[in-house]
Amino acid sequence: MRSGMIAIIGRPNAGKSTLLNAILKEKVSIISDKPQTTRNNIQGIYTTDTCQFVFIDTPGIHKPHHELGRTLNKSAYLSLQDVDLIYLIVDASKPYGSGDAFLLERLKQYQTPCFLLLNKIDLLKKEELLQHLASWEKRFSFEQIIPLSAKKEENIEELLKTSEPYLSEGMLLYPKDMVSDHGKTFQTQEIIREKVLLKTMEEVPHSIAVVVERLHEEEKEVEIDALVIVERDSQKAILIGKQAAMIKSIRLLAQKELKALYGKKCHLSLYVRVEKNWRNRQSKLHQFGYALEE
Ligand SMILES: Nc1nc2c(ncn2[C@@H]2O[C@H](COP(=O)(O)OP(=O)(O)OP(=O)(O)O)[C@@H](O)[C@H]2O)c(=O)[nH]1
Repeated sequence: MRSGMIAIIGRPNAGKSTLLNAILKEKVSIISDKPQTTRNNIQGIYTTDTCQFVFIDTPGIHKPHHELGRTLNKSAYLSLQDVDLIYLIVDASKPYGSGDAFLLERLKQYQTPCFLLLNKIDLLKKEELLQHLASWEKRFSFEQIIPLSAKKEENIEELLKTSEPYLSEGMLLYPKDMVSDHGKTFQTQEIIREKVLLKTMEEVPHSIAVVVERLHEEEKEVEIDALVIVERDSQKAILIGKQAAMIKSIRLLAQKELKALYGKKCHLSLYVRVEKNWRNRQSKLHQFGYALEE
């Protein structure tokens, strides 16, 4: 057997979480079209007959405007230490930009082999893809450049096959049937946060955090009370909506997915609370689960 760790890094919205879920054939990372959806390093474990891949899905690296943003970037950089392989994933439907240049500069500090994954090829014409390949090839000494579509699950097998020799022979790092390092409470919070991201626009998505306050599981049902935290009264009003319609639709969407997660009936109650400027307050970042995981 071979086993090892692979960090998946890239700019926000490049498709890191979509790739991880496509490899695992299971949803361990939430996905949305809003940048900075992923806020914690998430390990996804994929074990075949010959190999155990431990992937680390990281927050998208971006220019931070808050303490939360700085913590997210640090969290992504931390994942680059001690991994066997790095996947730099880029949205190939977007032109090369200063954010990409910044990431390449950063990668030069590491000796770890790096694959460039040109994602979202389903949105490109063949000529455009060839142009991208030629332009990226010149910029960095990538071990491999692999075009793929995480969403359409194209070229994923090829990616895994090419990655396998970069991992070391030896013991498995995790039990064979383990898929993620995060427990049900974390997953519950993330599912609720995903539904808020799905339903809200503009400044609301980035300003929220979700905390499960009570989780009571019995044989046939689970009761969950969760807090959705926002930064301003105006955001609270948007989140609750007219006659509480918005929060109700978020609750119903989340409840449906939680029912599938727990495999039983789920009663979800959501409460909205304002915590002014929480994204700049270290104590709140800790409280809401965004402290650095070394
Ligand atoms: N067309 C297309 N869309 C994709 C593909 N991969 C991801 N997406 C979409 O891109 C958006 C962002 O995907 P995520 O997987 O959340 O991206 P991420 O890199 O994890 O984003 P952050 O958490 O913000 O860092 C979502 O709307 C995905 O559906 C792809 O191969 N093709």
